[in-house]
Parts: sequence; structure tokens; C-alpha cells
Amino acid sequence: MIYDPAHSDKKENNNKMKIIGITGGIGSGKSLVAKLLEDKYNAYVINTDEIARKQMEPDGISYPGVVRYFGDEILQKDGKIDRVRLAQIVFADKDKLLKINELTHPLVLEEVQHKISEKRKEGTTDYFVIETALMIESGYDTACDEVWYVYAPEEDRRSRLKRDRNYTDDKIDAIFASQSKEEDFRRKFSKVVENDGSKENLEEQINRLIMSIQ
Ligand SMILES: CC(C)(COP(=O)(O)OP(=O)(O)OC[C@H]1O[C@@H](n2cnc3c(N)ncnc32)[C@H](O)[C@@H]1O)[C@@H](O)C(=O)NCCC(=O)NCCS
Ligand SMILES: Nc1ncnc2c1ncn2[C@@H]1O[C@H](COP(=O)(O)OP(=O)(O)OP(=O)(O)O)[C@@H](O)[C@H]1O
Repeated sequence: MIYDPAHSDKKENNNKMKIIGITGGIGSGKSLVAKLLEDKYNAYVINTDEIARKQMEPDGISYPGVVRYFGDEILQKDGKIDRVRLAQIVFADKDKLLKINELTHPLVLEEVQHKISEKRKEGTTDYFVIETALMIESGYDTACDEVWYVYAPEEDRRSRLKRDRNYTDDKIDAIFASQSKEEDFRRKFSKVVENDGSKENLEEQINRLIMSIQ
């Protein structure tokens, strides 16, 4: 069966807006899946990396707490947070990673919840999509009707990150080590998108998952 937005009953009743969490390790293809949902299924997508980034800008809500804890060594001359430096610190030290999570995730979750209410009120969105690598650590899944885990083999993710973002092997290793493992994701989330084939194959899986939503 193919999804047909014209016959979707969700448009008439904004309470039916479904909240889908898209998770998976770095470079697994979450953004690609989210983009497909946006383009074909009238979805509105938010990305928690982007929210966290905005909130850590000098006028952002988490900036004071992060700077208080990590000190001037993470600041650039212009007062902005030096993200390269901060990444070196948190991805090399588990306690510091936990600390940055503690300082940022509750504020990101608040913003996510605020956006959900806004979109419910507007009543024009069928699917509200929360894209995050940190579904398990952050508890964003508490806001979701269902969560899809996007899987891709580590070697594919590594080569995409090197090709598209110029990441080094060391940076990739540090981030892989800082995130939940495949078995953790599979244990927690039963709906899986296997992103180890073509884009067409990905589209078919997404169509099937959308059709399975009650
Ligand atoms: C460490 C920071 C400064 C690096 O910034 P940078 O611009 O280089 O990278 P970006 O934000 O795009 O993240 C790169 C990748 O790292 C991964 N990642 C980011 N934060 C975390 C984290 N806390 N734990 C594990 N992986 C993470 C994500 O998969 C992301 O795709 C930044 O990621 C950050 O502030 N992280 C802590 C806040 C956070 O957890 N944000 C993510 C979702 S709420
Ligand atoms: N099936 C695929 N075939 C080829 N390239 C792909 C495929 N899936 C994703 N990619 C590419 O791999 C890169 C990583 O994908 P994407 O940005 O969607 O991952 P992500 O999970 O959102 O990463 P992050 O955790 O950093 O947000 C992108 O450049 C994307 O275009």
C-alpha cells in the first residue's frame, strides 16, 4: 500500500499528529530519513544537535552553565564557545560528557516539548519528527509515539563521515565510543530502518513503517 497524503485523515484533526523519534549512531542516515519524511509525508523535523547548538550560542539558554563549568578554555576570542575544543574535551572524558549532557539535554527537551505544542496548535503537521543520536541517554523518547532506529554498518558510517565531513579516524572513534551501541538501540527500539542498501530501498522501508502507524 502507498501512502496518500490527500486521503490522510490526520489533517482534519491535529490531535492525531504523531511524534516519531529517529535515532541511530552518528552518520547512520537519520537526516536522510528525516528529509524523506519531510518531503513525502508532511512531516516537521527538529534536530536536537541544532537546538543544542543554538542554545549554546552567547545569547542562548545553556551558554552560562556550560561556560561556568568548562571555563574560559572553551571560549574563542569573540566569546563564542569553541566547538572543536569542547568536542576534544567531552569526547575524551566520560564524566565531562555526562556533565555536558546534564547541562544541555533538559533544556533541549523543554524546547522540543514547546515546539510539539506549537505544531499541535497549528494543526497542519501529520508527523512531528525528533531526530537525535542521543534518544537513550536523553529521554527524548518519552515525548515520542514511536521511535525508529536507523542502522548502517560502522564501516559505511565511517567512510561517509570521512567523505562528506572530513572527519578523521580519531574523531570518529571517539564519537563512536561515546554513543549507544547497535545492541542497545535494537534492544530498546523494535522498529528498525536498515540503511545498508539503496535510497529506493530506504524509501520502501519508510513507506512500510508509516503505513504501520495506527
Ligand atoms: C561537542 C560539541 C560542541 C561538538 O560540536 P560540533 O559542531 O563539532 O558537532 P555536532 O554538534 O554537529 O555533533 C557531531 C556529532 O557528535 C555526536 N554528539 C554530539 N553530542 C554528543 C553527545 N553528548 N554524546 C554523544 N554524541 C554526541 C552527534 O551524533 C553529532 O552528529 C557538540 O556536539 C555538543 O555541544 N554536544 C553536547 C550537547 C549535546 O548532547 N548535543 C546533542 C544533542 S542534544
Ligand atoms: N544509503 C545511503 N547511501 C549513500 N549515502 C548515504 C546513505 N545514507 C546516508 N548517506 C550519506 O551519509 C552521510 C551521513 O548521513 P546523515 O547525515 O543522514 O547521518 P546522520 O545519522 O544524520 O548523522 P548525524 O548523527 O551526524 O546527524 C550523509 O552525507 C548522507 O547523504
